[in-house]
Amino acid sequence: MRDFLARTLNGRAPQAQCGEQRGFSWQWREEGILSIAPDAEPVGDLVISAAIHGNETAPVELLDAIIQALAAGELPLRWRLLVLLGNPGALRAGRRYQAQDLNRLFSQGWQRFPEGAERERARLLEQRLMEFYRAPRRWHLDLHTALRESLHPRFGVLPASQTPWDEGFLAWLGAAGLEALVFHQSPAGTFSHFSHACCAALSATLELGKARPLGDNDLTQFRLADMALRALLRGETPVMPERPPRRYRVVRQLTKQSEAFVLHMADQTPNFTAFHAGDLLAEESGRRYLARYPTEYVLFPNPRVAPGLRAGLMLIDAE
Ligand SMILES: O=C(O)CCC(=O)N[C@@H](CCC(=O)O)C(=O)O
Ligand SMILES: [Zn+2]
Repeated sequence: MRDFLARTLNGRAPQAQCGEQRGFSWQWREEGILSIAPDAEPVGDLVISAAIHGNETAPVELLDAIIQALAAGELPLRWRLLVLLGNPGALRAGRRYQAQDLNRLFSQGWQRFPEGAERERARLLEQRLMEFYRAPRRWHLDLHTALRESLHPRFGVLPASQTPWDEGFLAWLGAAGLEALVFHQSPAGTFSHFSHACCAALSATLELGKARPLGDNDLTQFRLADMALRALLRGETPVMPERPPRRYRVVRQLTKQSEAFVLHMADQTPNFTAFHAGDLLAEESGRRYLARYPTEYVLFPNPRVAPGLRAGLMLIDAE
């Protein structure tokens, strides 16, 4: 169990594929997939995933430290836990993805793509999640880091939901150091959308800082997330922040249809930069996209994505 990350990085299965420790038993299921079950009645089923994008490595280091603490008997476990390193091949290559962005392929989105590493992985992760969840209380925390600086350095992205969000879940996200919560309004091919829509989990994508190569991360910047995760695993309530996260709603996706797409934002534009009604955001083949609201904020602006994919999201204040 201790060598879960090391084995995933060198692409070799561990010699011992299951084991028992004081308080829990564990099983290495497949590359990058580890399940851990406490001996005592669990409080619920929790999936923590990282490396859905292979270049977002700080969450991988965070998870590895948590696994070491569990293995050393330093961290009591109250949840049935599934730990996932989403895209091992991309993690080894230090790249966001190999053939396709894995986080666009879930909820059967993989069916629209040709055979390839990410297509198979999306299908497998979907199956493993559906097999795993059985308790009424289900959480999924998908840990990421962002490509650029953000005016809110840590924030959460919540999938579109038919029902109001559980305020206890949102409060926990605040306790994990997230300064902002962004609420999608439409379905997407993301892992958190899949686990929420298809497995009825309380799910979020957590953006915990800036993407850096493995070994280059300053884990002190991830202290609040680390403390909140450890408190969660112990079945405790973490310390709540003085100020709850600011809430934003997605009002538009800027989709790149072709190589003619031009994003009218400087390369280094931080996430949550404000634009005002009438500002030119992007254009493509004679079609101009203007800001429509008095104030809109951009999230994940990236004109270098493949045609057909999201080149940015526009947000407004939700309250
Ligand atoms: O910084 C960026 O441009 C991308 C960071 C990232 O990977 N974000 C996730 C968000 C997923 C969601 O909308 O829940 C992604 O793009 O997949
Ligand atoms: Zn990511």
